[in-house]
Amino acid sequence: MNDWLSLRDPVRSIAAQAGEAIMRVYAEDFDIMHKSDDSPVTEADLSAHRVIKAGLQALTPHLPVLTEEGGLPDWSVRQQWSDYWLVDPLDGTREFVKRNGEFSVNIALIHQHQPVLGVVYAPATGAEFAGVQGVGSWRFTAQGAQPLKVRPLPNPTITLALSRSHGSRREQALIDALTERAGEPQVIRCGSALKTCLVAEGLADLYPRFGPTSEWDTAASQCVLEAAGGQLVDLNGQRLTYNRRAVVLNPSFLAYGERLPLPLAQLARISAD
Ligand SMILES: Nc1ncnc2c1ncn2[C@@H]1O[C@H](COP(=O)(O)O)[C@@H](OP(=O)(O)O)[C@H]1O
Ligand SMILES: [Mg+2]
Repeated sequence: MNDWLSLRDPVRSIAAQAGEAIMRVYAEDFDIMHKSDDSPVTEADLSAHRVIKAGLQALTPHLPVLTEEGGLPDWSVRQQWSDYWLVDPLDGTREFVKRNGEFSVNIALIHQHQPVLGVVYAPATGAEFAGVQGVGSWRFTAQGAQPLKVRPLPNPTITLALSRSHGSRREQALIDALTERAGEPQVIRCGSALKTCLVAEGLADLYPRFGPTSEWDTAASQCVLEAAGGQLVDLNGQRLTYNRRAVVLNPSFLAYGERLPLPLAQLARISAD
């Protein structure tokens, strides 16, 4: 029997501490730096990284911690890992910079290439989610832990969750195809892994991502979604897995609830166009 559930609340507490560090920066003026790939980074990303790395190392000293801001250990080292923490200290940095609240702390435990524990916490709004493989998925509110379950696909209206800052022209092709089949979909634009959590809590049906993301962007929310009955798959229908290759980029993917609203082959064609 694994011990993943016993790690859930300690990890929530580490995410909360990272959220406090982020919100201290959010409350003040902050500098925006740019990484080699030109993506923005702020003191909030870096201080959340430090809090999470120290917290996870104290919690499980034997497990490696891979965070977006911590540098990538050589593949010869990473490929030895069967269990490790995979962390995006501040997912949605562009939204943080725009001060629209749509950013999250993402912490996942990977076991044999699969996310088995995930915590996603949005410190600006207090939205907090966790999932444990084989156990369940929850949203935490003042009323306590509410179990999450994806919703049956509504007919005719479908709700899409889409990136606010990394849109793709393929999204419009998808909207057109859905409109033809089932009527015009509703669209919720939102930053960060919170989109996948919208599917997990039954407020959206599909989050299509036509374009690259990194493994730390998806792992925690994938666990929340899968434990709520949903799936996160590539355009071949294969579940996303982790630490299989030196490169940490994900393929395009579909995060969905009960089922896909269009055939996979049609979605793959839209993605390839
Ligand atoms: N070209 C690209 N390559 C890799 N990751 C990308 C990317 N464009 C966007 N992303 C990822 O998408 C995340 C933001 O997604 P969204 O637009 O849904 O909020 C970013 O997270 P960070 O903000 O942590 O850098 C970044 O990791
Ligand atoms: Mg990210």
